[in-house]
Amino acid sequence: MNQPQSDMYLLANKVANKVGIQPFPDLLEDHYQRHFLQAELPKIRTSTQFSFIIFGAFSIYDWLTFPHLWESLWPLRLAFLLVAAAVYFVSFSLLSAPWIHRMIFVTSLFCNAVVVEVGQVVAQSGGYSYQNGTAAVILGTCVFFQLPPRLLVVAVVMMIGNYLLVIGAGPLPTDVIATHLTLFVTIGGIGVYAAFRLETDRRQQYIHNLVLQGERERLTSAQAKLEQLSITDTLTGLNNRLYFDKQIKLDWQSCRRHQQWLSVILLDVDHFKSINDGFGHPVGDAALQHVADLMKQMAQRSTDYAVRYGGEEFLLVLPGIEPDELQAHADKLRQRIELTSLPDQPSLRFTASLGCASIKPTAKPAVERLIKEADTALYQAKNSGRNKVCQVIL
Ligand SMILES: Nc1nc2c(ncn2[C@@H]2O[C@H](COP(=O)(O)OP(=O)(O)OP(=O)(O)O)[C@@H](O)[C@H]2O)c(=O)[nH]1
Repeated sequence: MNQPQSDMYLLANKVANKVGIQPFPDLLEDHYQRHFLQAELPKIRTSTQFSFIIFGAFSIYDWLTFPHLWESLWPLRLAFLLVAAAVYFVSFSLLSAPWIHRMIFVTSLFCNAVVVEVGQVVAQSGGYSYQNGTAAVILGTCVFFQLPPRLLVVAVVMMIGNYLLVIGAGPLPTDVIATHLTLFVTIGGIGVYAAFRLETDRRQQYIHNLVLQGERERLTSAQAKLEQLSITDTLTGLNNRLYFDKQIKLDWQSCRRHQQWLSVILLDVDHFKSINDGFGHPVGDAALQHVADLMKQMAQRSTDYAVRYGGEEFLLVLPGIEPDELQAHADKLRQRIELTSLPDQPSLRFTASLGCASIKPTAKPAVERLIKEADTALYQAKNSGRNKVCQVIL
């Protein structure tokens, strides 16, 4: 199940102040198990390999210390090594984090059983109790394998119980067994406490990272929204002058590289003031939105774009369009404005004047000149009776 990341951040924020040993709410716990423990697996794998080495060292120790018992000890040792190696292989090659924990749990118990059995053999023949091996398995299970706390407590209790069952049946005297028990409970207690602390730290670290990550993503998306807002005209949704000032420089470079024309159409609504005066400002706004929509429709290629350049002045930038085509394009736009009306104001008809300019960009940027010439053409269109298109080619 793939929970949206933002939900995880919300959940993490909710539990941030009360992280302890207890599992998180369901979704978060699942996420923690999958993502965090998966990252811990290399450490668990190393610990497991390390415990193989320790087990091997104990076997050599047995062999040197009790050579006369080796005949009864080695089948147990070998059986354990084979089973543990198989479990190790299956767990780490085929299984994911929670299953690896379960496998380690079973293997630790099995390891403990072997150690206790070995202890039994040794104890029966020479009074040596083998409590150190059992203590080492308990400690190793607590410290190395990062078992979930509840599983760990069960493992430790079962290990001590197993020792009591097997060794307690004889031949060691009760006071010796009591001493061993004290040792196991102390070591198990310290181990479980350390494991609980580690687990709490891990959970806190996990929530902390999630909260930070959420915060970072929130800021990044807020920043992206702000950036988008800063280059957008709120009334029409078109890009604004700020966007134009940046983008036109890139268009200039691109057209120069490809030796193309850079063309613009500057549009000004005719007698716009009279629309405001006659129909009211909101209708004036709607008229501007209507023009913006028509401008957007005329920006057909991916490199074309429309800009609200001033109050009722718009700019259509058409990189790569030849001057011949530009005139026709502008005239089409002029006609659309003339022939369409606002849905809510069918009686309102208005026109616009358009000034076109095209330039073949040179090494020295001259965007101001391009716009100035488009403005001159627009001025001509206004002066020659409005609802006209005039053109300048540089
Ligand atoms: N409703 C509305 N009006 C605006 C907006 N921005 C500018 N204006 C108005 O646009 C009008 C522009 O008027 P003028 O520059 O005198 O030009 P005009 O009436 O269009 O006349 P010509 O350009 O000469 O055809 C002014 O009255 C501004 O108040 C806007 O966002 N909404």
